[in-house]
Amino acid sequence: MSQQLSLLSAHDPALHDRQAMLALLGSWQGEGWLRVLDVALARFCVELDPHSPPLLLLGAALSSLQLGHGHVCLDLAACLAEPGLGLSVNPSASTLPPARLLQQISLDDWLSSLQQSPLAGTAEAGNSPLVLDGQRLYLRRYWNYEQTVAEQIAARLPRQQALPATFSMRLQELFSSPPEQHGKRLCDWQKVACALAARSAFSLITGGPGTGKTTSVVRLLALLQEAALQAGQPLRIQLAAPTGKAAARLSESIGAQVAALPVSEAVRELIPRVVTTLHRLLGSLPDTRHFRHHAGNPLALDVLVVDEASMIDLEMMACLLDALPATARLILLGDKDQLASVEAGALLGDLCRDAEHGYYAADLQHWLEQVSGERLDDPQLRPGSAQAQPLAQHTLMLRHSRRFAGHSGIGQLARAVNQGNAADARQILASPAADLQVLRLHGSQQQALAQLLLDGHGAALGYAHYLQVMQQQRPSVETADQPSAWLHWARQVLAAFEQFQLLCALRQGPWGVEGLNTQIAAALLQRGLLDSDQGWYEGRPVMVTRNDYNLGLMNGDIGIALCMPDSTTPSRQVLRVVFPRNDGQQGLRIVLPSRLSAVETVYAMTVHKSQGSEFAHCALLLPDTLNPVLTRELIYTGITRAREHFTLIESHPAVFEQAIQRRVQRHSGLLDALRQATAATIAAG
Ligand SMILES: Nc1ncnc2c1ncn2[C@@H]1O[C@H](COP(=O)(O)OP(=O)(O)OP(=O)(O)O)[C@@H](O)[C@H]1O
Repeated sequence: MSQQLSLLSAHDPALHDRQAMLALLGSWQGEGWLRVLDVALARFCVELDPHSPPLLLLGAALSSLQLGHGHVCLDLAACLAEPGLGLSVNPSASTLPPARLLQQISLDDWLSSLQQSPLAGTAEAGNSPLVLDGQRLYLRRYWNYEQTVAEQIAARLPRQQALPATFSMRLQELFSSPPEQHGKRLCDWQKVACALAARSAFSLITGGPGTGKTTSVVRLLALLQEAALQAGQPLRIQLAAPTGKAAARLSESIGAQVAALPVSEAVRELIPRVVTTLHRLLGSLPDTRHFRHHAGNPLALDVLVVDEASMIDLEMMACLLDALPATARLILLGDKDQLASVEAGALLGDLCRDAEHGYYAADLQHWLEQVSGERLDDPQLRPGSAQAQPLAQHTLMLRHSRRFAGHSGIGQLARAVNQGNAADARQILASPAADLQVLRLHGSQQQALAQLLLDGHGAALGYAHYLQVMQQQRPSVETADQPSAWLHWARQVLAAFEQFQLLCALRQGPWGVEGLNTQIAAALLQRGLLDSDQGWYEGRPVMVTRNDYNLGLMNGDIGIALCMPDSTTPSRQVLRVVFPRNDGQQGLRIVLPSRLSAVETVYAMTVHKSQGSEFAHCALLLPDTLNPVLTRELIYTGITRAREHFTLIESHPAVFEQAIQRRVQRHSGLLDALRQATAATIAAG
């Protein structure tokens, strides 16, 4: 710290001398403000151009840092205006070292330093490592991704799709039970979504949990396939999700919905029930960032539906759009209010920015009302136009949850949190609701916490449940040569484990995943539900942390270690880790523990990792002090993972309220790029 202060106090030589800037960046790395990677990029810039101005080096290091925080670029103006927010560091840290340097830099000076350097090329020119686009500084690769996404979406927006003459009639038939509240008929937004998506080559359907995203899209696919089949040209449809877990969940719900569709068997047969992961769809190539499918080898499909789109990062979206044939439709489903992807970008949030207010052009609104027979008179809607809000004409927000209707505590709590209404959220938690519970820890109340985590409360289960299923339903030794009995048991244990999940905001510290995992395993051991809590033991639940293509396991897949008969010598019991295959057919993958190199115990899971999953009972544990990761989106995502019961565990009540007031902010230029790309598409006719 003292070295760093001296560097700054001597009239900031870092601002005029590149070696001093490198030394300063090095000291920030020492302080933990920058990563090795960030400083290495600044050094690389000096290697490429020994005359690099100090402000370019600063820009390079901070652009790289921003990527680590999920931003696509460094927004120079935002960073200078409010270094704490602009750089995503803890706003309560008043002694932010970069702030003292940044307050001595003017935006004009920074821009002119960057403009003079060959390393920060303008948008179109060359292959410089950095791109300066207006007041945003990018690493070129990410600027390229953003441009690809913007151009590909802009190219699809004007392509209106022809609809069969019977479309409106079939729509009424498929959506025959509109939502109601207190006996009053509500607008059937699902029907409107279906109409909007049917006429577009690109559409976005957003909505909270249980608002009917899947239902709408299954019915849409039925209508499209029915018409295509009548025309003698069935559509090649694919369904995908960003993670194996999300794909498995969607496969399950789509399977049931397709089976119930009031359409002919021939149409039903041509609607896929298995959802694949985006990595599998694109064909991951091990150890590279590249995929088998790309612009030169596009996917063979006519319609692609991607669910849980909030989890798609910018790079994946660029690769996906690149591989999508120009003629194919793309329908993105997701909840815009959930946490953004772990990697850089906040695509769904960015793309759905206008969703609440609709901003439909008058002629589109008229068409939607005519075709759907619904009146779009929601007070939140605002008039718009295709010129001013081109993307809004392809976006629809579903507004009524079928799962969390009226009196549901989880639904009300999620809504209050989403609206940033902390007082209401607290009141909802305080009022008696069968599906909500608060556990307030005073000091170290290990016993109350352990009891909740092991036994749950009332009908809400805890972790003891899956271990009881494991012990009580284990097949007898006489069935050692009957694999089906053991596979059935393994499926039951996996299903029982999904009944409850503890979510943490943090990874480290006493309130983090790592500490809680140790504590829970110890408590289960003490209760006699486990034989060991060290190394590999029967009952250990693990999550895969890195894709393993050889084993067919993807990051986020969850398995449980179980003693099973050895396949070659059934009389011998061996420890294996059993994973669901996520193939929609209840298949299992059985793996030797020693082959799993990247797994971690998963009694506790971060909220980030829980995206795309749902649990009957979900408990969210908040730390006792505010932390940069604690935001409204994190709390909302945690609450909406719960299907039937939600428990909030807190040791300092104000943290919940404070977190709700803070939003995830991710800098990107996607909407500007989209605006430019749309204007260019229109100009090109
Ligand atoms: N129009 C409808 N008529 C009858 N039931 C419906 C309708 N829409 C949705 N549901 C039911 O509500 C539940 C949630 O619907 P769905 O799974 O389509 O919502 P979702 O938005 O995709 O949910 P998730 O948040 O899990 O992704 C399901 O049980 C579904 O069968």
